[in-house]
Amino acid sequence: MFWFYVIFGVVVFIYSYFHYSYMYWLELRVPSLSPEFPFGDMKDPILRRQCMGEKIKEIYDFGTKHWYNYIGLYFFSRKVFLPIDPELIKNILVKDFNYFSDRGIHYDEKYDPLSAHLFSIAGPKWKNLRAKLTPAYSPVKIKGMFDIMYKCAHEMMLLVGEIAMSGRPVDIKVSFGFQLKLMMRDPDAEFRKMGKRAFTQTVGDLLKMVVIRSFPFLARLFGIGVFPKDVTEFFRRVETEPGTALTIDEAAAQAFIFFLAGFETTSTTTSFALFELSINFMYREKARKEISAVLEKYNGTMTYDALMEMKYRTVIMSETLRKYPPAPVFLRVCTKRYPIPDTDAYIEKGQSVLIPCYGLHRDDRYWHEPDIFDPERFSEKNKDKIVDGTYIPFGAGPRNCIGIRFALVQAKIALALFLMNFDFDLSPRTKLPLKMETKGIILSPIGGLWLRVNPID
Ligand code: HEM
Repeated sequence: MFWFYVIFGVVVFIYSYFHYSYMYWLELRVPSLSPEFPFGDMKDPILRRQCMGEKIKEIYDFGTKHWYNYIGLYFFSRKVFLPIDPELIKNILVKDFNYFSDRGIHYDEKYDPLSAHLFSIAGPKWKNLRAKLTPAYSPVKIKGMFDIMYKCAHEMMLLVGEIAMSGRPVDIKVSFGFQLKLMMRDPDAEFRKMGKRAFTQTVGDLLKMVVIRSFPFLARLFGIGVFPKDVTEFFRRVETEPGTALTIDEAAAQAFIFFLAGFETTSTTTSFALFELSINFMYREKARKEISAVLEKYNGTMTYDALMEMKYRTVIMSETLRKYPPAPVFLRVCTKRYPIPDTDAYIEKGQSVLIPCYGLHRDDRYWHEPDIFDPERFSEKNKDKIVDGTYIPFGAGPRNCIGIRFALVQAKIALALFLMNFDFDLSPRTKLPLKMETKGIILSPIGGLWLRVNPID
C-alpha cells in the first residue's frame, strides 16, 4: 500500500507539473496549441509517426492561416518559441544575434568529448573556434580542394556506371564527399554506419537527452553521452592518426561535426536535385546545354573556374534547397531576456527558439505555387523578387553554416558529372508521393530515391 501511495503521489506531481507548465504561453498571451500530456505539441514526432520538420511546418501553416507572427510550443514540458514572421526571424538570426548566439545544445568536453563541436559549443569558446575554422572554408581553400572533390565525384560516377550497366536501378542518395570509395563499394563500411547512427534518433536517444538535460549528474554517473559510445570511440580512433595539431578530443569533435554536417545534407540535396531533374525534362536539358557550352570554352576539362561559370546549376541547387531544405528546422537559445520588437511580449532567457526553415520555404505568401519545382525563381531576372528572410537553407547571421561553399561546390560537381555521363528517369521503386523519414533530423525520403540510369555513349 505504501508504494501505491508513493507511485500515485509521483504521478500526480508529474501530471500537475506538466499541467502547470502548459499554462505558460496562455498566461503570456502568446498564441499556442492544445498540448497533450506528456508529449506537449510533439506527440507524433516523439512517437516517430511524423517527421519533425513536417510537424513544425504544419504548425507554421496553422500560424500563417491565423496571421500569427509567432507561436508558443511545448516539447514535453519544455517551452519553445516558434517565430513565423520573416522580419522577426531575421532579427533573431542576424540583427539581435547577441541575444541568440547559442543553440542550447548539451555538450561536455570532459565526459563526452565528441559533443563539444562547433555546432554545439557556446559563448566565447564558439566565437574563438569559429574564427579559427572559418579560413578553412575560404574560396581559395575550396578551390584548392577542387581536384580531390572532383576525383571523389569521378569515382562515384564509375560506381554508378557499374550499377547502371548491370541494369539495376540506382539509389542516388549517396554521399561522395568523404571516403566515398569506401562507402559506395561497401555500404556497411564503418564510416557510413557511424554517420548514419549519429544522425538517427531512436526513442532511447530521446530518453537519454531528457536525462542529460534534466539530471546531468546522473548522466555523468552512468556515463550517458549525447552520442552512442561506439560512435565516440570510432571518431577518437580516427583522430589518433599522427599529425593533428589540436588535442585528440578537440580534433575528433570537429572532424565528427564536419563529417556529420556534410554527410547527409549534401548527399540528400544532390539526390533531390536529380530526382526533380528526372521528372522535369526541360530543366535537365537546359542544365546539360549549359554544361556543354561551358566545357567547350574550357577545352572539355572540368575546372573550378568552369564550374563557377555554370550558373544554371547554381539555380537548380538553390531551388532544390528551397523545396527540400536538409535542415527543415534549426535551433537557437535565448541568452538574455529579449523584448519582441513592436510588442510588449518577451522571449525569456534560456528559452529555445525553433527557426521554421521548411515552413518559410513552402509558404505561398512568399513563393508562387511553392510545391512546384521551378528553378526560374532564382534566375537573374527573378531573384530580386525573393522576399528578404524567406530563404534560409544554410541559416543566417554569424552562426550560419560554415560549410556553404564546400557543400555547393561538392553538390555542383556531382550534378555536372551525373548530367554529363548519364541519362536517367525515375525508377518505379521510388515511392510517390515522397514520404519523409521520421527517425532522423535531416529531411530525407523514406526508402531512398531510385533512378533508372543509362550511361551516355
Ligand atoms: C547542403 C548542405 C548543407 C546544408 C543545407 C547545411 C545547413 C546548415 C544549417 C541550416 C545550419 C544551422 C545554421 C544556423 O543555425 O543559422 C548549419 C550549421 C553548420 N554546418 Fe552546415 N549545411 C550543409 C553542409 C555543411 C557542410 C558540407 C559542412 C562542413 C564541411 C557543414 C558544417 C556546418 C557546421 C560546422 C555548422 C555549425 C556552425 C556554427 O555553429 O558555427 N555544413 N548547416
